[in-house]
Amino acid sequence: KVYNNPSALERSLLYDYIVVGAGTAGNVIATRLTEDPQVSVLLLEAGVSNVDAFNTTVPLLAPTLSVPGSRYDWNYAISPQPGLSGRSFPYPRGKLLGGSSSVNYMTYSHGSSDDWNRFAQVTEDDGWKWDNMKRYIYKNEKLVPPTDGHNTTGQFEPRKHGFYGTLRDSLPGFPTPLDERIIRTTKQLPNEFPYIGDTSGGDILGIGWKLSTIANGTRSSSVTDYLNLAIDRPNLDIVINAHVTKLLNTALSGHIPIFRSVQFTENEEAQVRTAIAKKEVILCAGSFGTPMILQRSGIGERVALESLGIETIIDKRSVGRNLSDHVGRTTIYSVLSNDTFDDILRSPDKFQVELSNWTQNKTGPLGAALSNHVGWLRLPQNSSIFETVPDPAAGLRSSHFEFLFSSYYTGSPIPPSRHFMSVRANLISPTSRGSVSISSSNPFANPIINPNYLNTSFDIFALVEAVKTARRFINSDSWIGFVEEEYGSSEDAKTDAEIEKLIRDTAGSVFHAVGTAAMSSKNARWGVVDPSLLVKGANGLRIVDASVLPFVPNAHTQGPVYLLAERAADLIKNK
Ligand SMILES: Cc1cc2nc3c(=O)[nH]c(=O)nc-3n(C[C@H](O)[C@H](O)[C@H](O)COP(=O)(O)OP(=O)(O)OC[C@H]3O[C@@H](n4cnc5c(N)ncnc54)[C@H](O)[C@@H]3O)c2cc1C
Repeated sequence: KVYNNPSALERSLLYDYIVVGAGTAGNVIATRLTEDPQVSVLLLEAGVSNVDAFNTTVPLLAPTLSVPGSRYDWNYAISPQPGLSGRSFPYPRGKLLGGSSSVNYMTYSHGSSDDWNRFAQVTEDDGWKWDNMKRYIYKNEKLVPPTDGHNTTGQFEPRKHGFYGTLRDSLPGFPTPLDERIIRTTKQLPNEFPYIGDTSGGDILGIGWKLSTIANGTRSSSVTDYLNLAIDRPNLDIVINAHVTKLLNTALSGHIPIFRSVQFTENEEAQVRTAIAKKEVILCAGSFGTPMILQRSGIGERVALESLGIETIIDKRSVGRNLSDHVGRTTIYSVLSNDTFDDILRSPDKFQVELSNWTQNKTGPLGAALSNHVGWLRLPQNSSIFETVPDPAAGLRSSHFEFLFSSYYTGSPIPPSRHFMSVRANLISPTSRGSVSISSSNPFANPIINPNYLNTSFDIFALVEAVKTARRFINSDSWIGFVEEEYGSSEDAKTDAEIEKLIRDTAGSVFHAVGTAAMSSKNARWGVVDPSLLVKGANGLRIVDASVLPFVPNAHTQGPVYLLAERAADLIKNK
């Protein structure tokens, strides 16, 4: 049952498990745990319901969900970034049922086999190895035919995919004029841009067709495909508009702190309620929400907590640190084609036509993925940077940068005329690390988020090379007669120094923050949770969300979070 606010909850607030955050991971956990009718779960979500959030269902409208001021977003912003010419900008996080899986851009990937093997290595837990984790793909993924029903032979390898899992995904469901040219480029320049077709299955390097969490032209998310299965179970209570303010330590003094009490409220004026978990509290509030709740509960770096007047219960410096994220730059080209999405996005009349087409049939460009292809690529082994810096990639089967190709002007506002394509180059193996911390003891105050982008010589080197490599891709013969010019003043940036300045002036986040409550081996002094995701030094408290990933993977992060949550559900059930 879904309760609209904390005061609507009548029954005694005692459950086996309390899950904080009905986002990507939280909904997997709540759904899996309540498969056992004997187990009771309270799921607390600060945001609203997804039910009337129409734009969450229409794939091409995804970017509208995160515009500043959106009621589906936390409306956070990052602090001014020295590595980005002092700029600061909004950093979206979903605030509704489904969390970021309800607002994200739906790219679906799982990371490289190296990523998972490195998680296993740093945690000294083979359970995180790729060979063990890949089974959760079959549990999570339900690959369905693309919306336009085209023949997908050669676009994916069935052995790499799940067809009977829970979350529906699909190959691109609407063709773009870029598709054929991208494939042709891989044939013309196979050494630099090998065609792999399917970049899933841990074996990611190359250019291939991109999967998205879209089924029948509609977004699938952790609420549509997981929580909706469990929503009517009598052993699950879901409360929306329930902002968790802090956890309470209920241990006797001198004993290991026990965090099985959760305080939550609708807003600053409303009554604060307290619920108790008989077994565990599971924090799934995301890479910002989770460390913020820990800090407000006295789990964090003593000096920082004391400066805010918060009593330290567990002095843990790693809480909120080690933030790593993907950062990238989009190069926009004007193109000689009327078949891009630009006209639909800038002309209300054309948009209305497509909207009624989508409403009636779920077909057409509004049900399309934001890009149809992805490329995961490495710097050459003899790059000069490796003379001074060790290769930070997760392994030799992992990338340093990624390309995404979109058939429209991805900036805002779209120019009133002409047609465009956008080529995004993202840094995938960053060495810069940032932090997130509460700014006050007020649970409703926004945090200080400092991703510390492009703060190392490797990061700026790799992104400059990525932007140059993207230009080589588009300057190949396949694009003659289609690409008009690099749009705007960016084409004036020719030297490495000029491209570096361009990147620092214009790059942005891919919104893949991880690592702020990282998992580490049982005895490691750094990190926040042990390999079973239990908070070190506490009793009854576990974390399952993007914050526990110690490195940002070779993936858009929802896929790894789904796999992580599926394994965590097994760990909890088998405890
Ligand atoms: C705009 C955008 C685009 C993205 N695009 C992609 C993409 O295309 N592909 C991809 O793979 N990844 C993408 N990502 C990233 C991906 O969606 C996230 O990494 C992933 O969903 C994180 O899952 P999570 O469970 O850690 O957190 P979330 O899904 O964000 O869940 C956290 C939940 O906790 C709730 N919460 C937080 N604090 C509290 C509190 N105090 N009390 C109660 N509830 C609380 C939140 O409201 C939210 O529902 C994107 C993210 C964004 C924001």
